[in-house]
Amino acid sequence: MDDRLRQPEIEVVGAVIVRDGLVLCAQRGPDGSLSGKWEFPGGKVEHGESGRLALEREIDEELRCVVEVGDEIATTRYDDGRVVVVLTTFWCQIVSGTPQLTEHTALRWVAPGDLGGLDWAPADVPAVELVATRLAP
Ligand SMILES: Nc1nc2c([nH]c(=O)n2[C@H]2C[C@H](O)[C@@H](COP(=O)(O)OP(=O)(O)OP(=O)(O)O)O2)c(=O)[nH]1
Repeated sequence: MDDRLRQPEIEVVGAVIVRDGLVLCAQRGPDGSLSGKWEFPGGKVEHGESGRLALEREIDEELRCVVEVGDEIATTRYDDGRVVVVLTTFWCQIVSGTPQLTEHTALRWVAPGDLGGLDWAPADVPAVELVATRLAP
C-alpha cells in the first residue's frame, strides 16, 4: 500500500502484572482518549526506546512501582479508524512498591475468569483473551 494512505501507528506496551493469581487492571481516567475503558498499565514507547524499558518507565511513572518485565505475551494490531494501535503485552512482576493511583480512575486485581467482564479498550481484547486462557486453572 502507498505509505501516504497508511494509518499512523502508535507503539504501546502493556504490563500484565500477576499477583496471587490475579491480574492488575487499570481504568483510564476521565480526560483523554478511551476514558473509562480498562487497560493494562503502560503507555507509548518513546523514540529509540525498547518495549521493555518503556514498560519499566511507564509503570514507575503511573503506578510508582518497579516491575521486572518477563516474556512477551503477544503483539496485536487494532485499527480504530484514526490510528493503528500496536500493543505488545508482557508478563510482569512487581519487585518493589505497591501500585498507586496517579492517572487512572481505578485499579483492580481481577481473577482470570472475570477479565472478560470489564469494558476493555478495544485494542486489548485479543490480549485479554490470551491472558485469561493462559491463566485458566
Ligand atoms: N497503557 C495502555 N494504553 C493502551 C492500551 N490499549 C490501548 O488501546 N491503549 C492506548 C491508549 C492511548 O491512546 C495509548 C497509550 O498512551 P499513553 O497511556 O501513553 O498516553 P495517553 O493516555 O496520554 O494517550 P492519549 O490520550 O494521548 O491517546 O494507547 C493498554 O492496554 N495500555
